[in-house]
Amino acid sequence: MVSTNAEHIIEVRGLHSQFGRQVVHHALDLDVRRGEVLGVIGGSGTGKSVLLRSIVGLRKPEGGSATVLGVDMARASDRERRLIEQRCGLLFQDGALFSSLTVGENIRVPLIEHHRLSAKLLDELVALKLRLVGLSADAAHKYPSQLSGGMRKRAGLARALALDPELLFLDEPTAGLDPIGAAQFDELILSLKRALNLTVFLVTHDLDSLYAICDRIAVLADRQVVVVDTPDKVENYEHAWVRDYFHGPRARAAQSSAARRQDTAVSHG
Ligand SMILES: Nc1ncnc2c1ncn2[C@@H]1O[C@H](COP(=O)(O)OP(=O)(O)OP(=O)(O)O)[C@@H](O)[C@H]1O
Repeated sequence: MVSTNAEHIIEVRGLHSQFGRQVVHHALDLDVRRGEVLGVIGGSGTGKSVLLRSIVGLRKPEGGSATVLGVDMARASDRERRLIEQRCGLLFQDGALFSSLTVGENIRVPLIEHHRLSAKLLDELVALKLRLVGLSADAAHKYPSQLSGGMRKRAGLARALALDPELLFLDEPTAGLDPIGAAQFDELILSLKRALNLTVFLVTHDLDSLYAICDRIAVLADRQVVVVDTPDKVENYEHAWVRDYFHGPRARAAQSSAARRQDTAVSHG
């Protein structure tokens, strides 16, 4: 399929999310372009996770709509939902693997749910997905509790990629990883995005990730998306939270580490 950068793979229009009297989103609009990594940031409780859950259809909004690949997941039929689910991969903060299943069995879950495949083919697909995320084949026989935090994230990612999605949703994927593990995970996302032509919706607090992998950044504040643009433009956007976030001490450290990474890439390139 021919795709252009301007093609919107996700469209959120006039989204209204409310819990009791607490309004989390009001008249929120957002577009995600095919092939981009969009980072979603905002203070704690601004509704990043609620936005993600509304887009993928895990939460029905109180108003407005969120369409994925042209389908409004909150109003779709079961059949439409299943078709879209097959084209989306999800990775939540804790990796969300089933603890009573081995890694291999975890990766099989979406494959079995959506396809009828022989045991041999399932084994081959599990091995392939593990290789894709940089895990060795014997990880398939381990339980999540037997893996390090970084390996669990990779296993979660392997499961999210089981159905060869075109759209990947990541909620705080580097939370809990040490800086080296987080940087390696960022690089993995970037290389997978390029190799598999993925569109990535990334909720994160991690400034390093923003600079390392995002094409655009959307900032949630005041119940809306206050700005969505390239990192260099968002960084200079006039808004109190944006200024604190991008120009505080942690931001300067992240900017210089991103610059170092670029220098290294250039000198190796
Ligand atoms: N099921 C729920 N019931 C009641 N309130 C909820 C529910 N889910 C979310 N909220 C509220 O909605 C607001 C937004 O939550 P959300 O988890 O989306 O924030 P966030 O931006 O992802 O925050 P963080 O960065 O801390 O993870 C919060 O105030 C939260 O308490």
